[in-house]
Amino acid sequence: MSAAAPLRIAIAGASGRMGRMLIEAVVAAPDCALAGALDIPSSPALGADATAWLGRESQVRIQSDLTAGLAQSQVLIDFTRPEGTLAHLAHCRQHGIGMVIGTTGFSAAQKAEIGAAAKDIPIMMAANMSVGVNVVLGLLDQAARALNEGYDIEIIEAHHRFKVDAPSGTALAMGEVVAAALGRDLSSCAVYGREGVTGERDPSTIGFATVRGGDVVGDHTVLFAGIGERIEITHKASSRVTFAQGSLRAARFLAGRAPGLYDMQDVLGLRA
Ligand SMILES: NC(=O)C1=CN([C@@H]2O[C@H](COP(=O)(O)OP(=O)(O)OC[C@H]3O[C@@H](n4cnc5c(N)ncnc54)[C@H](OP(=O)(O)O)[C@@H]3O)[C@@H](O)[C@H]2O)C=CC1
Ligand SMILES: O=C(O)C1=N[C@H](C(=O)O)C[C@H](O)C1
Repeated sequence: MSAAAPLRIAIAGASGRMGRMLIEAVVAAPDCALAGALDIPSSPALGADATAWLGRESQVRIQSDLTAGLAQSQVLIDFTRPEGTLAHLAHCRQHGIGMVIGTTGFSAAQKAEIGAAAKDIPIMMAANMSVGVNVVLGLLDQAARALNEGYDIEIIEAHHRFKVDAPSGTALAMGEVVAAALGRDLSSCAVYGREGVTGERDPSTIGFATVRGGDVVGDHTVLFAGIGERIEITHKASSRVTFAQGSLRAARFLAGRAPGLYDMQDVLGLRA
């Protein structure tokens, strides 16, 4: 019996924090093969072997040319910036390449562009690829429904000093789940930080607080604060390995799948 052919995966943002973690995970997975490594044209990493930083040879060079860089790939895993992801999206849509999108910080219009492309190719997009956060989303739905009166909801997140978007995509996803469970619209009830004489807290709001510093991988707490008690639901990522492994699960999920926009709830079979 011959073994199944490995899933051919390309990584965008190959020299970034997540890009490197993903390359390490792909080359270590027996059922996957590194088929391409992309980075921005200004990247000093262009031309280097994608695994040089691991002291290994992969025969895959980091490049910025999408046609050459994606020619051998079935799935592109993209953790870059919104403008980079959208450029990759257009190419993948044209060439029938599935995408795992981990980038955060998209505008509503950019999200709509991704939704439109999902009519032609399979796309798995999630602000957080960890199993833990995706289980927490279910717990938040349950908690918000049960604590639907008399509890103030605040979402606190902390990340490393290099992060460029705030609040984190995960914090916003948590806010969306809680708002939906309470029948509220997050865009009209979210409060992003407070300063000065703010007045008393409006109970219909969902507050967000952002902390940035050092090398914090990613901490998220949703606080339900009542009179006489408070409940805190917290997730702490201690390594980016959890995001990389979730992304590989997503890439395997996409292989041979029909076009559509999927999320980690689909990949993990958590959708109610
Ligand atoms: N969904 C999830 O589970 C997770 C999501 N993320 C998200 O992933 C994204 C990347 O995070 P991280 O790896 O820490 O970031 P980094 O800045 O370390 O890496 C980003 C990579 O993308 C490259 N890049 C930047 N701009 C573009 C562009 N316009 N086109 C193509 N490539 C580009 C960078 O190149 P250069 O450095 O040369 O600019 C770099 O190689 C963020 O949006 C973050 O929030 C992060 C972790 C988990
Ligand atoms: O930028 C990061 O590092 C992370 N970004 C994601 C987000 O914005 O939610 C996920 C994770 O928390 C790490």
